[in-house]
Amino acid sequence: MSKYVAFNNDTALSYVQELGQFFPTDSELSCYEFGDGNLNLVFRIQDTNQRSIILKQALPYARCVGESWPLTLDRARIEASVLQKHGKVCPALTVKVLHHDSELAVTILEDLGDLAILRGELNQGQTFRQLGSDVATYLARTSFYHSDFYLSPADKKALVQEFTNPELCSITEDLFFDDPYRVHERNNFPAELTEQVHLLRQNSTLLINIARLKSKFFSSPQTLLHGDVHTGSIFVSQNQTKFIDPEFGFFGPIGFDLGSFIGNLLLNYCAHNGRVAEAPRRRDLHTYLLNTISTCLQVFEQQWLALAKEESRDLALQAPGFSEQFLQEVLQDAMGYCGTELIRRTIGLAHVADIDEIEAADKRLAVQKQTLLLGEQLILNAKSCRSTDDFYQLIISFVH
Ligand SMILES: Nc1ncnc2c1ncn2[C@@H]1O[C@H](COP(=O)(O)OP(=O)(O)O)[C@@H](O)[C@H]1O
Ligand SMILES: CSC[C@H]1O[C@H](OP(=O)(O)O)[C@H](O)[C@@H]1O
Repeated sequence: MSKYVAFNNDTALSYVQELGQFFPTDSELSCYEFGDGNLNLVFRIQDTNQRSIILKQALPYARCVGESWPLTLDRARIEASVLQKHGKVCPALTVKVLHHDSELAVTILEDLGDLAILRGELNQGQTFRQLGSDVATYLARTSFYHSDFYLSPADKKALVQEFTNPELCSITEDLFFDDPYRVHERNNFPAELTEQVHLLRQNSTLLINIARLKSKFFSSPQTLLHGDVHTGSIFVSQNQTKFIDPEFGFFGPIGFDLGSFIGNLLLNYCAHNGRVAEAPRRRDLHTYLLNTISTCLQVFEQQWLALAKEESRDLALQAPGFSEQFLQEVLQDAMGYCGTELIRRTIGLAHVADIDEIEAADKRLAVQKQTLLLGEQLILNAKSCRSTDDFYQLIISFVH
C-alpha cells in the first residue's frame, strides 16, 4: 500500500518535525503553503530565528487544473534526481536538495527566499549583470557532463532509462508542438489574433519545421535537460543565480533548454513594448536583454567547446572540428525551440505574466502579434544559423 498523502500546513510541519534534521530541537516552527507554479504544492517551514526550509510536494494531478488532469507523482523523483545530478557538476547555480522521499513525492530544498524569481524582477525592470553568463555556465556544464562526449555509453544508457519521463514529456509535446498549430480547447488567445493564428497554421514550411523540432525532441537523447527553463524557474539576486524546478527533465536535445531561456528573454523584450511607456527606459531594458542574450550565447559556446576539448572521453567524438559542427546544430535547434516557446506562450495554455499583466488590451494585443511573428520567423530561419553571431544578428533583425 502506498504511504502517499497530500500534505496541508499541519501535516507538512509534523513531517519536518519527525525528520528532526533541519532545526535545533525544541524550535518553535510554523508552516505555510505559497506555491504559485502550475503543478505542485510548495511550503515554507521556519523557526523564530530566521532559519527556514522549503518542502515541495507533487500532487497526483496538475495543481493549476485540478483532479481532472491526473499526473504522475514520479515527477518528484525526477526533479530531485535532476537537481542532484546538475548540482554535482554545477553546484553554485543549482538549488540544494536536503532530503527526498519518492513515495510521498516530497523534496526538501534550501530556502532561496533571499533571492527573487527572475520573471517578476524583469517585469519590474530590474537587471542582473551576471545572468547571461551564469545561465550559459549552467547550460554548458549540465549539458556537456551528461552527454556522449563525457559519459561512457553504458552509463549514458542507464541514465537515459532512469530519466525516462513520459507523462511530463507528453505535456511538452502537446503544448509546444501540437496545440498552437491546431484548434484545441487548451489554447487561449483573443479573437483579434484569429487571423494571424489561422495563417500560421496554414504555413506548410513552418509545420515541417515544427515536425523536425518535435521529432528531435522525441528521439535525440543528447543530454539530461532541465526541461522547463523559463524565467519562473530561475532565482536571482545581484550576485547569485539558482535554477529550480526541473521536473520536466529527461534526455533530450541540448538546444531545447538554451532556446527556451532565450525565448523567455524575448517574451520579456516584446512585453516591454506594452509595459514601459518612456522610450529611453524601454531602450535601456531592450539593450540589457539583447546583451544578456548575446553574452549567454557566447559564453555557452566558449565553455562548451572548452569542455569538449579538455574533458571529452569518447575517442571518435574527439575528431578535430566535430564539436564545432555539433554545436552549430545545437544553435539551430535552440533557435527553433526558442520560436516554439514564443508561440506556445502567446496562444497556448500556459501564458507568461510579462504579457498577460499588460492592462491595456490594445497594447497587449500588439505585443502578442509581435511575439507570434517573431516566433514564426525564428523557426523559419533556424537552419540558416551557423554561429552564435548569426543567432544574435537574426534576433536583432526581427526585433528592430
Ligand atoms: N527553493 C525555494 N526557495 C524559495 N522559494 C521557492 C523554492 N522553490 C520554489 N519556491 C517558490 O515556489 C514557487 C513555485 O515553485 P516551482 O518549483 O516553480 O513549482 P511548480 O513545480 O509548481 O512550478 C516558486 O515560484 C517560488 O516562489
Ligand atoms: C500544465 S503545465 C503547463 C506549463 O507549466 C510548466 O511550468 P511551471 O510548472 O514551471 O509553471 C511548464 O512550462 C508547462 O509547459
